[in-house]
Amino acid sequence: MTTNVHVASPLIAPDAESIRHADTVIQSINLPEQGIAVQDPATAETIAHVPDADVEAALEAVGKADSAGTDWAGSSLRQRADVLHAWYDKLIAHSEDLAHLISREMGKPLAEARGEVKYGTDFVRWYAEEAVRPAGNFRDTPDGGASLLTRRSPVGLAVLITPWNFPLAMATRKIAPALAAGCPVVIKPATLTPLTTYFAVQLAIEAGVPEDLIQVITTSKSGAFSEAVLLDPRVRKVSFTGSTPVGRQLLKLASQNVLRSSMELGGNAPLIVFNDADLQRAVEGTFAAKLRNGGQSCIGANRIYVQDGIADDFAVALTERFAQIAIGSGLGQQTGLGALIDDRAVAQMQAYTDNAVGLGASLLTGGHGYDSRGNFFAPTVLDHVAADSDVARSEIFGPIAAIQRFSTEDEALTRANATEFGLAGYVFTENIDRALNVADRLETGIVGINQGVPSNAGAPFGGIKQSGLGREGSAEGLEEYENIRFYNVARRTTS
Ligand SMILES: NC(=O)c1ccc[n+]([C@@H]2O[C@H](COP(=O)([O-])OP(=O)(O)OC[C@H]3O[C@@H](n4cnc5c(N)ncnc54)[C@H](O)[C@@H]3O)[C@@H](O)[C@H]2O)c1
Ligand SMILES: N[C@@H](CC=O)C(=O)O
Repeated sequence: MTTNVHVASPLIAPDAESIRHADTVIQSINLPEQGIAVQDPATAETIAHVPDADVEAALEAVGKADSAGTDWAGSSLRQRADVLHAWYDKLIAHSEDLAHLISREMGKPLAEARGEVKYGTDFVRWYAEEAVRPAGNFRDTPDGGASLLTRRSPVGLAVLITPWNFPLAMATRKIAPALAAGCPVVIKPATLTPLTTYFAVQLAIEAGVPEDLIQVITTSKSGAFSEAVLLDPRVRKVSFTGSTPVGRQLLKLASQNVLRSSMELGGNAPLIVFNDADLQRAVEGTFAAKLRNGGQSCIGANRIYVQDGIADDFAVALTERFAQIAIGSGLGQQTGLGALIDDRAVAQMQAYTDNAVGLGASLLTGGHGYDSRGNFFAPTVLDHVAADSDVARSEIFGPIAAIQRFSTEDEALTRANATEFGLAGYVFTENIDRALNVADRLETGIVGINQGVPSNAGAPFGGIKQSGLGREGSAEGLEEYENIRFYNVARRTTS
């Protein structure tokens, strides 16, 4: 049952100067008058149009990237590093422009958009530094009859498909390692938030990245795009960030030409708070793990398991924290929680809340949308959530904290691991042995221990189980764009 309760409470309006700033950046991007409309999720205004490419245009982009790729693959490591450093400097010089643009097209508060600029640009700096440290080595065969030289070479033309939730970071996390490894790229950002990619790539070209090396394609026909492009023999790699169902479809297509595939897919993160946790630390960590990006994060805390002895205090403290948040336009002053990406997301949050309450959960705060043109939903805390509620079984992707209670460590782990997803998990305890034992038994690629935001450019981000294949960020992220080859050099004794 969906009640669609909407409340007419005051939402923070956008700041006129900030809107002007964002719109000036948009006007500086080379965009068409018509095409796919991009909307501000906080106001439902159309703020720009981007090209709606057909298959022919997508294949033309493949051709241009492929041609530019030959010289790039032959460039020295220092040349690649210098270009990436120059791109990083440009992005940093335009930090405020990027933050305003991200907030305008995606809805997150400006302070969080600034955080994304820091996070997203860190990938460019990391791979500028990593580009000059090739990972080849030299070893002998066990029988001593030969020496082995291992070498890295660029995997080839990479197709990069990104989601809407971190418009800069999801793009730089792929483009930077691809360029560092010597690969040309075709990037297809989400049509909900394509402007940041266009702007960042424009800055890359101004910084000296060869003009055709990075091709941006936006299209409303995603299926036709991937069917044509992933089957093109010039393409050697696909890197996708998005939902698990779309990832499965892309893997099927990638299997035809046996493409190297990286898949950063959906999550259903468990967050476990033990009786021996520091309450304040656990509440702040949960707040961050849940409400970063308005809950629209693949590593967002999805199922919050709290041990019986601390659960009442935890629920009260988390509720107080959620109830204090100021809601409104990401470009409003003091906004703590921005708009969700679209009206479907708001309806989904209402449906999750109603379903959970219908199955016995207590609604401690929030649980409603707003009478507004924007896509707002109140930060919500639900306690005593039944394990078979929709909110406990699905990836929420919104600002709902769904608390379940548990008694023993084994019970918490069994319930935490009872999912096909394995992206992130969190554990809060002051007992270091418990923290590490639980982290070891959590079936996830990422574990936050006593903290709610584990992501970092130097970390090998990625999932296990159906949350994905491969890693992004760190030295491992570079390997995703490299072939490992070896030369076997015969040895004979000489005197
Ligand atoms: N693991 C990670 O690093 C990570 C990061 C961010 C988001 N995500 C996941 O992404 C999902 C939310 O993002 P979303 O709603 O944009 O996901 P989505 O799978 O619907 O879309 C992701 C991107 O793929 C494109 N797309 C959709 N169908 C396609 C097709 N057939 N061929 C080519 N492209 C296609 C979309 O246009 C978009 O650009 C969540 O499940 C979230 O967990 C994962
Ligand atoms: N939250 C992720 C991206 C997925 O949403 C990150 O921290 O990189």
